[in-house]
Amino acid sequence: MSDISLLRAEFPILKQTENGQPLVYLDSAATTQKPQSVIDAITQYYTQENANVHRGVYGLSERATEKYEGAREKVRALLNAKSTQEIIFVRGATEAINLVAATWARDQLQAGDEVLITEMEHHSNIVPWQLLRDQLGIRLNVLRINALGEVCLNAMASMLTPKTKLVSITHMSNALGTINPVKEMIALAHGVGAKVMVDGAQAVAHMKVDVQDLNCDFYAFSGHKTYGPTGIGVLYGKQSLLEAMSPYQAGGDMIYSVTFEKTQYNVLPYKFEAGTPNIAGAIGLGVAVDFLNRVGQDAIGAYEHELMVYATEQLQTIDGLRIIGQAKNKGGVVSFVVEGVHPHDVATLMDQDGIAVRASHHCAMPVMQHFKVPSTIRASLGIYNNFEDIDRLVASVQEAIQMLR
Ligand SMILES: Cc1ncc(COP(=O)(O)O)c(CNc2co[nH]c2=O)c1O
Repeated sequence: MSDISLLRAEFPILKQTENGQPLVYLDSAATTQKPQSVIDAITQYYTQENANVHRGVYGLSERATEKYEGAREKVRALLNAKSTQEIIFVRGATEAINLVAATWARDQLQAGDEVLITEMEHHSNIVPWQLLRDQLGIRLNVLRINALGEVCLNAMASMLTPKTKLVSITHMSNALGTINPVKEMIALAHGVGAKVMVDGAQAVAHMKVDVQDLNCDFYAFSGHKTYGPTGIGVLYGKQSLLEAMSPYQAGGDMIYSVTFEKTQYNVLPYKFEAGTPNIAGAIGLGVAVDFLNRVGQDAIGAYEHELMVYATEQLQTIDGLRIIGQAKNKGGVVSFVVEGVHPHDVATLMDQDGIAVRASHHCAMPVMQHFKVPSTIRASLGIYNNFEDIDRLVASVQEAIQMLR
C-alpha cells in the first residue's frame, strides 16, 4: 500500500477542521472525497478545453471530444469490457439501474415474469422493479439475508424458476458492508436463462471488477463513489443486449437521422446518451480512474478491510453497542447501534468532535426492518482514512454515549 500520509495529502478537503477539530471523514459510502488531480482536471477543462463534444469541427471541440472519449476508454479498461460501445455514461448508479428497467426490462418482461433482488438492496435497486411490478404485473421476489447480513446461494437457487428473467443484486451493501458472491450468483441466474444486473456502486472503488470474468449482463456504478465528481456514472451492458434495447431518452446525439416519418438511432454507446453529456464529469471520472489504477483497487480494499476489522474490534468493547452486518466477506463499512440512544443523537454529537459519519437508514429500509432498528450509525472508509481516524471515532462514540445516557 502506498504511503497513506502521502495519499491523504492529495485530498485538499482533509486539511480543514470541523468544529475546531481536524476533520475525520468516515462517510465515503455516501460519496468519496476528491484528489487534487480530479479537481485540477475539471478546472483545466473549463478554463482551457470547454466546448461541446462530437459535433464541432474546430480544435477546442475536437480536444474536448478526445478527452471525453478518452475517459470512456479508461472506464472500459477498468471494467475490462470488450468495447467502449458497452460503456454508457449516466448520472450514477441510480440512473443506470433505471435505464435498464426502462429499456431492457420494459422491452423483455411481461406479466407473470419474475425479477429477483436481495433484501440488502439500496432503494435504487428496489423501487424501479416495484414500478415495473405495478405497471407490467411482473413478480418481484426477494432473497432474504441471514443474521450476519449474508445471502445463501442454496436459497437463491431454490427461488430461481424458468420465469425468472432478471436478477438484480448489489455487489457490496452500503448499509452492511456485505460483499456478495456475485460471480456464483450470476452463474446460478444464467442457469435458468435470467439476465443479471449488478449494482456496483459500493464495489468499484474497493475491488477489481472484471465484467467479462463475472459474465454479468449489466454493471452499474457512480463516479462520485470512486473518487470522481458527482453527476457522472456508468452503465456497462453486453453489446448484444444494448444493440437490441430501445433508447432510454430521446433527442440530440442519440440519432443518426431524423425525418418526421422516421428516426434512425445512433450507434452505441451514443444511442443511450441523449443531449449534451456531463463532459467535465466524465473527464474528472477518467482522472479518478487513473487514481484507482495508480493506488490499486484491491490494495485499497485490503487496507480498508484492515481498518474495518480494527474499528469493529474497538467498537465492540463499548457496552450496549451492536454491530449491524457481520458478513464473513465484508468491505470497509461498519454499521452499529447503541442501546438506549438514537443514532442521530450520537452522530450529531460526533460532529462536534469533527467526526463525519452517517446516521440513517442508508436508503436500505428493508435492511433496517430485518435487524429491527430505525437506522444505524455508519462509518464507511476511503483510502485516506487511517488508524488514528478509527481511534478518534471510537473515543467520540464513547463520549457521545456518556453524554446521552
Ligand atoms: C449500493 C448502492 N446502490 C446505489 C446507490 C445510488 O447511487 P447514486 O445514484 O450515486 O446516488 C448507492 C448510494 N449510496 C448512498 C448514497 O448516500 N449514502 C449511501 O450509502 C448505493 O450505496
